[in-house]
Amino acid sequence: MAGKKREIQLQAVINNQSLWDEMMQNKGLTVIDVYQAWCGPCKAMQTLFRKLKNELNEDELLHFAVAEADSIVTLQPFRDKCEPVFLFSVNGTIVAKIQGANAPLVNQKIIALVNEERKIAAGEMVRPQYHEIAFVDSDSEDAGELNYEGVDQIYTIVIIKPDAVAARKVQEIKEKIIKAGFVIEAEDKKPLTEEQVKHFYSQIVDQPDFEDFVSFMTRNLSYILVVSQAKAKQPSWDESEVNSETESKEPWDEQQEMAKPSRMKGNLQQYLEIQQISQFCDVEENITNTKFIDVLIPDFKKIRGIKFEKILALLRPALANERTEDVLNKIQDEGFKILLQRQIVLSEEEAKTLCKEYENKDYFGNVIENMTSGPSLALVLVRENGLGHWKQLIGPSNVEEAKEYFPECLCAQFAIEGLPINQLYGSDSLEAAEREIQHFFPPQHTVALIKPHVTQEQREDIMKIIKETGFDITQMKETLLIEEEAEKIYFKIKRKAFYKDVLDVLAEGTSLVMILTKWNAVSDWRRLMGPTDPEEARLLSPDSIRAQFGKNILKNAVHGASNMEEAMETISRMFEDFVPENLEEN
Ligand SMILES: Nc1ncnc2c1ncn2[C@@H]1O[C@H](COP(=O)(O)OP(=O)(O)OP(=O)(O)O)[C@@H](O)[C@H]1O
Repeated sequence: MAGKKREIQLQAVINNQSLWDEMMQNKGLTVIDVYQAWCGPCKAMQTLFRKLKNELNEDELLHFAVAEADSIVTLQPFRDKCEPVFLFSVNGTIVAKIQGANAPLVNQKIIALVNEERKIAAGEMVRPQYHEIAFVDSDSEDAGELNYEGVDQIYTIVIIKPDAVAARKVQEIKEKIIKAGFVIEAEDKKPLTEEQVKHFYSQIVDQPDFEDFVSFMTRNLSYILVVSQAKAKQPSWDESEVNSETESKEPWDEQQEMAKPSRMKGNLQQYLEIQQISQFCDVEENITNTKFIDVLIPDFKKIRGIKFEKILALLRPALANERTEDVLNKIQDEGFKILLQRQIVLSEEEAKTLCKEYENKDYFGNVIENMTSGPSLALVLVRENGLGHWKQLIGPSNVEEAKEYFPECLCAQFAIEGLPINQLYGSDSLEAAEREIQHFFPPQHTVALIKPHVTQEQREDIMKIIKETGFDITQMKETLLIEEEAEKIYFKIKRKAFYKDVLDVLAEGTSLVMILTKWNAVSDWRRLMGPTDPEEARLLSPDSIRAQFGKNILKNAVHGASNMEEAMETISRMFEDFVPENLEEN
């Protein structure tokens, strides 16, 4: 009897519009189970609600209700639903909707919203501006759009803050997040726009130093990660499995306990705190509405889950000498983008490392001799699932086997008479790829400047081109280049007649100064900029940045160091704390 009484008190029964309107006056969170007359409220979920009510112990902030869809005008859109719908009302605004008895998702949502209410009540955060969700039927929505709360994928956004990006903490943080069982669905390194900062940090917009914070975030590089949790088999939330009197035996709890040793479940913020890296990141968890993510990563829906992988590929000398063009066409036809390429005569040591798989063969000596006999062509290729695709494309290491079983593969197609080995090499793993790319294409730094006349939109376009060309924007700062600051960049033209005009153009507004990093960065950046005079650029190099964004010889959009010495000199003057990494003369 006592159990039954508790159950009645747990959820307010809302069976007409005026009771609904009254309920909307509740302070804090109200979780409403919207049900159909023919099936009644969700019994299984009541067990979860009771557990949360006990655990959270929040009579003022947390309320539960059941509402019959048919009897309330507001709930008309749910009349024909054949599964329960849970609505989450905060201070009278419906802020979320979950379709189906998805206990883990409902559990997470309640905990997150109650925690938010607690923080607001304690004055630790300001109430966010809620957007009432639409009561549309998610079955009739575009199936490709995951806009509403009916999805079972929950995302977390991690913003690695500019000071941590500058201190090169990104890799370490990413590795820790992956190790804990989270999946990086999308990532981007960029300065946030004002709109993005206000969107992500909506809870602190009223703080007095928020404007300074916006300026800091928009002038420096942040690293944005969208992560999800690797999916675990979720327990059924079947009433028959649940003993409501012995709450410690809940199946979901048990499964969570069992899952803990192999992967970190739940709160990423907590995990980052334990790892002592939370000070470098700001985290927003439990995001089920991808529109929130779209503001930060606009093409998120397109790139979600796609793994672009970089690998090192090599055409051995005999093939590089005879049929490079055919091979490159084939590689591109297979969807690979050639990011970098160079000819290189391998040393004996390099050849031995790359031909390790043949070291026990009697022809190993011949292979090494052949490998060092002339230039090989090294390539950095990128493609979705690049590693697996490349392995499949090149085929087995042995020519006979390739010809017999995989005649379409590159090993068979591009075999060289008298040589039993695959004429193409590819990295064996992503770790090997990173190592090999670093070895054959050692990174170089250059300095780049986007001039003041370039609009914000054009700046973003230029940065996109820079990234697509394979540059890493390693450091960035927005600054007004006047007097000594301008001289730090333009010291070599100080005595030219046009120096004063250059200074006048720079004084018109702030410039964006960047350190760009990639193999051959100095000359590749100059090539990407194009000729100094935009008129000439439009004629000779129409795809170049100056051709696209330059107005005249002074307002020619961008600047770059002319050589390695100038690049290093400028970097050390502009970015005093920057320590170059793996700097190679290439
Ligand atoms: N003849 C000129 N008349 C007016 N301005 C010029 C002239 N030549 C160069 N400039 C300006 O001075 C800047 C620096 O000149 P510099 O000779 O270093 O050009 P650059 O090496 O071709 O290009 P940058 O150094 O900008 O990458 C140029 O970007 C351009 O805006």
